[in-house]
Amino acid sequence: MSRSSLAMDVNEARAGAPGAGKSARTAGASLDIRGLNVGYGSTTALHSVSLSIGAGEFFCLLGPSGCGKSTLLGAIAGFIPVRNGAIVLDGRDVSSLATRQREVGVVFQSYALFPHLTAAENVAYGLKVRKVPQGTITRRVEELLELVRLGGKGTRFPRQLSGGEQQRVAIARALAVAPRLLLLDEPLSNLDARLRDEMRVELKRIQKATGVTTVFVTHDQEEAFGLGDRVAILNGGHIDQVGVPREIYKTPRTAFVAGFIGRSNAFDGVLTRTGAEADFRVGATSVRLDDARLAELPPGPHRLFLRPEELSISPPASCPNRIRGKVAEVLYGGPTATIRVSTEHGEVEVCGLSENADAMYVGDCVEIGWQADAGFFVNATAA
Ligand SMILES: Nc1ncnc2c1ncn2[C@@H]1O[C@H](COP(=O)(O)OP(=O)(O)OP(=O)(O)O)[C@@H](O)[C@H]1O
Repeated sequence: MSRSSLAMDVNEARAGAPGAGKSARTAGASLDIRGLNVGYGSTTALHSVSLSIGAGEFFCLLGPSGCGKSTLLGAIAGFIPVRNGAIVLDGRDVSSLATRQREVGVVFQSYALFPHLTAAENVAYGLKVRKVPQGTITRRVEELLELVRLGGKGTRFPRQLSGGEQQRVAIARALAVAPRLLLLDEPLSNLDARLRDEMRVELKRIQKATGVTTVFVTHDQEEAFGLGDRVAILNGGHIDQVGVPREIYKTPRTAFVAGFIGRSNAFDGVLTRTGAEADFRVGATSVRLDDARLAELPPGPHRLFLRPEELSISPPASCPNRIRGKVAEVLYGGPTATIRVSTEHGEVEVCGLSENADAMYVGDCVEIGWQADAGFFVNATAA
C-alpha cells in the first residue's frame, strides 16, 4: 500500500475526528515537551522533562523499571495530569485537553482488545464512536488489516488470533482514527523472542508507511536501538541523554547511561600535566590516549570505559595499550565469545569472534590490548 493512498484515507478517517480538516495534510505531528513535572501524591515521577520530537520520527523512551517511562507516555496521552510544563503538538499546547482531542493512538503491553468484537470490529470501534460513514469505515478497516498483514482474518475474534496477531489488531485499532501521534507502551514484551523480532520489523514498516510520529516505551536496549531514529534515556524521572543509538552507545554522557547501556570495563585513573606533557595512569600503567581526547581532559581522576569488543587478546605489536592477565572464564555465545580475564586492574571482559577463543582455556596467560582512540570518558559534572 502506498503512503499516498494511506494519507488520503487518513484524511477521510480524520474527518469524523475533532479538529479535522486543517491539520490533515501530514500524517505525523511534531511533539514538544517543555519542563514537564508529573507526580502521584507526594511522589514526583517526572522532574522538569523537556524533549523535542520531529514529525514522522520513531522515538524510543528507554530506562529501567520505575524511571518514569509510562508516566511520560500517560501524560502525553492525557491519562495522567501534569503539574507544570507543557505538551505541544504541532505548536498547539494540548496539556489541558482530553485524550480524545489530542489525536493520539495508544497501544499497551496487554493488547486490551474487546474480546466480544471481531478483529475488524475492534479496528472499526474508534471510527464508529466518531460517527464516520460506514463506507469509509469498511474501506479503512480493510486497508488497515492489510497494512498489518491480517487481511482475511477480520472476522476472527481475539481468542482465535495469536499474540502477535492480536498486537497487530491493537496497532491497527490505534491507527484507525488517523492519530497524529502513536504511543506504544512496551507493546512487544508479551511476545516470545522470535515473534518480538518479527514484530519489530513489522512495526518499523508500518510506521514508515503511515509516517505517524511514534513514541515507543521500552526497557529493552536492543529494542530501542533497533527501532528508534533517536532514543531518550530516562533515569529517576530525569532525561539523562537523547541521541541516535550509535551516539548513545559510543559516547554516553553520564555514568548512569554508561552503566545502563551495553557492557563496559571501567578503569579508574589519574591525569597529570607537566607543561605540555599529559600522562593518564591507571595504577602504574600509563595509558596512551588520542592527543585530541587528552587535550580535553582536565588534570585529576577520570574513569575510562572500554567496551568488551574494543579489547583484543594477543594484540598486534603496533597496539599502544596492553596489559597482562589470566583467563578466568570463556563464555561461548555462538558467533562471538566473551572471555573474562583477571588482571592487576580487576576482571576485564573481552568480546570477540568465537573462532578466536576456540583454543583459549581457563588459566592461560594472555595479553589484552586496545587502541588510543578506544573507549570513552564520562563528563565528571554529568556523572
Ligand atoms: N499510580 C501511581 N501512584 C503512585 N506512584 C506511582 C503510580 N504510578 C507510578 N508511580 C511511581 O512513579 C514512578 C514512575 O513510574 P512509571 O510506571 O512511570 O515507571 P516505568 O519506567 O514505566 O516503570 P516500568 O518499566 O516498571 O513500567 C515510580 O516511582 C512509580 O512507583
